[in-house]
Amino acid sequence: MGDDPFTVRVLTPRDVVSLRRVLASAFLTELDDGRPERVEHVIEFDRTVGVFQDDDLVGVSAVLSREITLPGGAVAPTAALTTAGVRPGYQRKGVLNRLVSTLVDGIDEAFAILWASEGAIYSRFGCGSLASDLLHLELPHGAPFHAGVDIGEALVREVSRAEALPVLEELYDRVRTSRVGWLGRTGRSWEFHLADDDRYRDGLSAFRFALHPRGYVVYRVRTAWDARGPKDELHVHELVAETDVAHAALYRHLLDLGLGGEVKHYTSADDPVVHMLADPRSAIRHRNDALWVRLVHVDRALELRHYLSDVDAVVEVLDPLVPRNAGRWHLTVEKGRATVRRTDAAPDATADVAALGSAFLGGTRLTVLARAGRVREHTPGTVAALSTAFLGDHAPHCPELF
Ligand SMILES: CC(=O)SCCNC(=O)CCNC(=O)[C@H](O)C(C)(C)COP(=O)(O)OP(=O)(O)OC[C@H]1O[C@@H](n2cnc3c(N)ncnc32)[C@H](O)[C@@H]1OP(=O)(O)O
Repeated sequence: MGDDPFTVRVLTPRDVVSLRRVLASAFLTELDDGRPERVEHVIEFDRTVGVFQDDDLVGVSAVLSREITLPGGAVAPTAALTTAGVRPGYQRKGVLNRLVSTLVDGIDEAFAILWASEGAIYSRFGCGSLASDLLHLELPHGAPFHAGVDIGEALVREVSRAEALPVLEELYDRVRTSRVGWLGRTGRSWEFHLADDDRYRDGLSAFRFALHPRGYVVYRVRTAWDARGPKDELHVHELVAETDVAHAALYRHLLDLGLGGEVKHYTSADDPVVHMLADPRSAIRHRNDALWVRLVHVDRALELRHYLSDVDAVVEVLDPLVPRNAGRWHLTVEKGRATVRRTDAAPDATADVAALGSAFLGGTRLTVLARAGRVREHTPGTVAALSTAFLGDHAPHCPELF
């Protein structure tokens, strides 16, 4: 211990300038001391940990207190892990290991979520990948819908940011409890989500806002022109609809905008728009991994969500980082609700905690994880039964980066 060059402590608002410096150097962005970083809208200093060498801050990582909608519509608190950054020169010396173990020890929420900057980092911490997916859609300008799609009569109006914001907050809050993976937002998380200074635009326009009585879309424009005319791209930041008609009308609005061009949207894996197109192949689709899930208190986490079918199984959990999770758990699901108790009984299946994280939101099937060697079956039929129970009735989707 005496030779450890690093000390770890919780940050305070007095550390904010050092925090900006670490983040700019770790994320290879320009340091602008005059302007706060977007993350400062949401940072909770008592949940932000720093690693110091002498008095120098060399690495940080933060937890945000958020809520998330789970399969079956339950809304649960979750620890959103973010802002992990280590200054070049101090990387690969165990700084992140220190940060993660300090944060995981302090997390009272049953599970944590994160977006990973690189796919190879977080499995070792027991985080399950592909807990939710994003579908990147590219839709051609003017792409027609098939005749059965109802876009209703209501107008979609382009409005100012000031007019839009209160409507967005109200609509989003009504819709989020029916969408697995959507996060609760406070005023501060809205400021983070819609931060719009030129550092966050990537050469695109400021946000534009279009309102329907039952939905909204926020998007940016990349302006382009060639000899045949306009080639603008519309980049959707968020499309929220309470009804199928509003969903169709908002897409129609974007697809038919004068001077508009291709519509690009990172949306849910099961966005019905693909099935609304007269020519479904006109949509170019790419899948990306989105949320990772870390079950921090495995028994409490598994009891939070609802399940699609009943099941009764003993699951042995492997979790070298969090010993309280490891061992055998008796999972009983009746009428969709689970109870999870310690047991000495022989296991019907063995899963590493990351595999359970991947399946937790209903996005990745346990049968697929078994084929990938992440889950082992001891009693025939158990994995298929668990796999069906863990599914949700729609694809999990997190519409925001944090
Ligand atoms: C949730 C988020 O905030 S995602 C954002 C992550 N941040 C970034 O991408 C910014 C740029 N990168 C960095 O700041 C740092 O390199 C970090 C935060 C990714 C890693 O921090 P480090 O202090 O270098 O990691 P540390 O040395 O503690 O390594 C921890 C483990 O992860 C592994 N690891 C670290 N970085 C990587 C990587 N880029 N790819 C694969 N494995 C990695 C190490 O080998 C080590 O594994 P081990 O314990 O099994 O030996």
